[in-house]
Amino acid sequence: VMAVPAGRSVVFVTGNAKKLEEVIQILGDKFPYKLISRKIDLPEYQGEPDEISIQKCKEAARQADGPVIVEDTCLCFRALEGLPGPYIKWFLDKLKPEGLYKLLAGFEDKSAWALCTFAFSAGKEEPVQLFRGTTEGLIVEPRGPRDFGWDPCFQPEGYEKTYAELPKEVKNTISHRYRALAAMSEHFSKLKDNTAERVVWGREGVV
Ligand SMILES: O=c1nc[nH]c2c1ncn2[C@H]1C[C@H](O)[C@@H](COP(=O)(O)OP(=O)(O)OP(=O)(O)O)O1
Ligand SMILES: [Mg+2]
Repeated sequence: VMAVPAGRSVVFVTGNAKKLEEVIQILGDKFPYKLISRKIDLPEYQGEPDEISIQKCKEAARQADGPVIVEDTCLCFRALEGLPGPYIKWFLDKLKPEGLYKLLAGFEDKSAWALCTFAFSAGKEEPVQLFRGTTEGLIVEPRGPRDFGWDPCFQPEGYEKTYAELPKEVKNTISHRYRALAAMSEHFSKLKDNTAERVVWGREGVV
């Protein structure tokens, strides 16, 4: 049921170029289907992370009319019972990494977890399958380059540097996104026989 029809590629739908960059770096050729990226700004749904990823994936499958993958990322503060969670995009937009740090000023507990959920569907009438990855950390005063979201204020557990300060190769072996992709790759590798095509990345339908 969850397999990709022979000869079809999978479209990774995202509006976020930095996300796509990391997915390409992490997956390399470790994914048994041909992947193509498509830039579509999907709606920001509300609700629990699983439900949001399912809705997002169904909408992507409808628009792409074929096999799709989407990803949704949450940043969850323990002191705030998991908020901002899936609403982190709007919090980051308005508050910037400084404001996210200040949000916890009244709390001793600065711990947080980053949650990444990949959602796959083989087509618009097909079910959605989820693959999750979590990385624990602390919300700190922002440090490091500002080129990707809330990276400057998230310090993963066991490290003295923020995601933004860590070399990309390090972030990409411990991150929420890495862990979710590992789960997804493992699943598809089991499904596919060893005649699997190698991954070829293309953009906007061009391979
Ligand atoms: O590893 C990350 N390190 C730092 N920041 C990150 C990361 N991953 C996502 N982010 C940001 C982007 C967006 O502000 C929010 C998630 O929202 P989210 O809806 O998943 O992303 P998005 O709307 O930018 O792209 P998409 O078109 O795939 O939904 O956290
Ligand atoms: Mg989004």
